[in-house]
Amino acid sequence: LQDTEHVPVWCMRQAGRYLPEFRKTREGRDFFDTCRSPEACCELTLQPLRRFPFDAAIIFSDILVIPQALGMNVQMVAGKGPTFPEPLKEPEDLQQLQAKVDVSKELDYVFKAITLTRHKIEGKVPLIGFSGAPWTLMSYMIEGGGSNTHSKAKRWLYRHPEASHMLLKMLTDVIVQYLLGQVAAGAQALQVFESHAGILGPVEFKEFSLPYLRDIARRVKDKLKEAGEDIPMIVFAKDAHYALEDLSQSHYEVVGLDWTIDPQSARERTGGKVSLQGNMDPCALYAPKERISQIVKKMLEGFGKKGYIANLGHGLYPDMDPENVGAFVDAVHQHSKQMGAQI
Ligand SMILES: Cc1c2[nH]c(c1CCC(=O)O)Cc1[nH]c(c(CCC(=O)O)c1C)Cc1[nH]c(c(CCC(=O)O)c1C)Cc1[nH]c(c(CCC(=O)O)c1C)C2
Repeated sequence: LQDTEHVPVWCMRQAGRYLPEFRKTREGRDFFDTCRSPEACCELTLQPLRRFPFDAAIIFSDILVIPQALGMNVQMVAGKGPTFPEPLKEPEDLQQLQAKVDVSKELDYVFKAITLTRHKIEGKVPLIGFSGAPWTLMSYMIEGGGSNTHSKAKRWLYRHPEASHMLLKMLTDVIVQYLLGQVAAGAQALQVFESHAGILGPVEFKEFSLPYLRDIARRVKDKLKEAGEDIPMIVFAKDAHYALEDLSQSHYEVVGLDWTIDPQSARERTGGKVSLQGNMDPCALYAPKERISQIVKKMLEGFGKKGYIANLGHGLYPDMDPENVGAFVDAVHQHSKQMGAQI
């Protein structure tokens, strides 16, 4: 990553319901219909940039567009979140999935949204594309929605390991095509969300998540390299602190961190092999602005200025005060400028 005067900062879910203008644009429209409108996605992506001096944009979309592309029905139910009326129950249900997905056709609307947004940003900040990681998507496809225990999906790992690998492989192939399509459409960095890593232990993570995360980065990078291209890739495996060493050697330039790891030990454990991103507890945004500023200062001192992207340890919540988000961004810029040059 390049040296910058201040530490770059963006927030997961920076386009979201905490912004009144987001709620207004989304009003009365189905969530996935919104995702299928390039104009709406572009508008929602740009909204947080009009308010705050973020250093990156992330395309408005959702990780669950991939299960949809595989032929599954996914609804966003108000007050409940994503819901699959017919989740996968047993390995034979895999036969109902689309074996050969034409990503350029099925997910064309995301690519259009990226191209439109990239033009509208006019080079002011880079545009990040993203995908859910295989295990996280698999867990939604089996659970049929959010879950505390993920026990239905984990049951597959223990009872049907072969079918699990088949599904994970199928998802990986689609994700690789999807991410390459996003780069071709104009994405300038890619983040892979393994949001449900924390529900796995180190052994299961090594078998059912890590190999696929690695495969995705390696295949995307190899393909880009053939065309003389290269873009930074970020892996965010939430609550996978047990895997930090492995994640720092997985072909990703950046490892995103949740707030359960302290910055200094994350630096030590990743040994300068990668840049780090994160990791303020989103709930710290409920604190008064002065307190946010202190927390940010400490976080910056822990990570150091070099090879660091400031962010939260997970997404913003809908009841957060936009003013405090602004205070977070300003604190990152201000404190990091004052820190001066650092090794
Ligand atoms: C704003 C939003 C999104 N998705 C959902 C919402 C809220 C609903 C609404 O607006 O109506 C439903 C929406 N979509 C999902 C959920 C989580 C449900 C659950 O509890 O399991 C909800 C409420 C599933 C989802 N979707 C996503 C993840 C991975 C990140 C994470 O760990 O939070 C996950 C797990 C990715 C995602 N989703 C979204 C983005 C946009 C870009 C940005 O960050 O600004 C991104 C990157 C957009």
